[in-house]
Amino acid sequence: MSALFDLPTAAVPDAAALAADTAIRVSSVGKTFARADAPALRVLDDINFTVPRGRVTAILGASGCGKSTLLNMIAGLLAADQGDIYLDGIRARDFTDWKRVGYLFQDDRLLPWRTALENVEFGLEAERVGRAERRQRAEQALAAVGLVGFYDAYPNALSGGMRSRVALARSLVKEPRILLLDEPFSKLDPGMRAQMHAELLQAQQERGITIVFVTHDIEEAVVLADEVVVLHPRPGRVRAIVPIDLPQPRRPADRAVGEQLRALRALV
Ligand SMILES: Nc1ncnc2c1ncn2[C@@H]1O[C@H](COP(=O)(O)OP(=O)(O)OP(=O)(O)O)[C@@H](O)[C@H]1O
Repeated sequence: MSALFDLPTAAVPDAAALAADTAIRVSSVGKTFARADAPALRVLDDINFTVPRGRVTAILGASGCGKSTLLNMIAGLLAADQGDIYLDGIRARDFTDWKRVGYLFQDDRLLPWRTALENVEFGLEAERVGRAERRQRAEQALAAVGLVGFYDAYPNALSGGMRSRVALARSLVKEPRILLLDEPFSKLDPGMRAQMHAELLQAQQERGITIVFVTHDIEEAVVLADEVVVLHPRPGRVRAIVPIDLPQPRRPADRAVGEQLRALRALV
């Protein structure tokens, strides 16, 4: 008997997903929330899509259509009550390599009593990385997002854009293979958001990270994503999966980007 047959069935990598070099597979996923004072709320129904390794996927949809719920399930923070989610071909409930899955939240969640550098180092403390290496890697991560000179600044002394950069550095310092983002730049002004998009894409291309991000901003989806999963609300269902086959960098003023924006607007 081969070693493979000795593994519990759930831990056996999903062959189809591995063959296609799929980082994430969402398969027939549904989610219903029980509510104390109202009927149960069916939030997601029969969601299917795959995320190729090293590519960027946007989950796009109106407010309340279940985007964050779906992302939280991919992150292993919530369990699906129908279907399965696979990471690297392994069911989310059996997946163990969560250290390599980064999550950037809507708010930056910086610790106010720690400097920028200490906030970035925080990401490595749980991994028991030694002090000197922690410091060196945190400095490199902050430098990579343009924050040389701000290592000792506390979050309340930083602008919104700088705080977003610290949060991004804190995710990247852990060298994630998969990065999940829940509208992390939605509170930034358009210029700063465009800068963060460029920095995110640069980091993604240099490191080959697989990215899934949630947004209700059609322009953000078209500018960043290789593929857009459009969700329809109540309950959230996949309305369309749209490839965005345009070279980077993409500017909303470019004709081809404009055409893609119009096509997507008709779907959302
Ligand atoms: N733990 C929960 N219990 C009950 N209902 C919930 C829970 N979490 C989310 N919901 C409901 O599920 C629906 C989808 O929420 P979700 O946050 O996933 O949507 P969203 O598309 O990310 O919205 P937004 O863009 O506004 O953040 C909403 O109606 C929300 O109120």
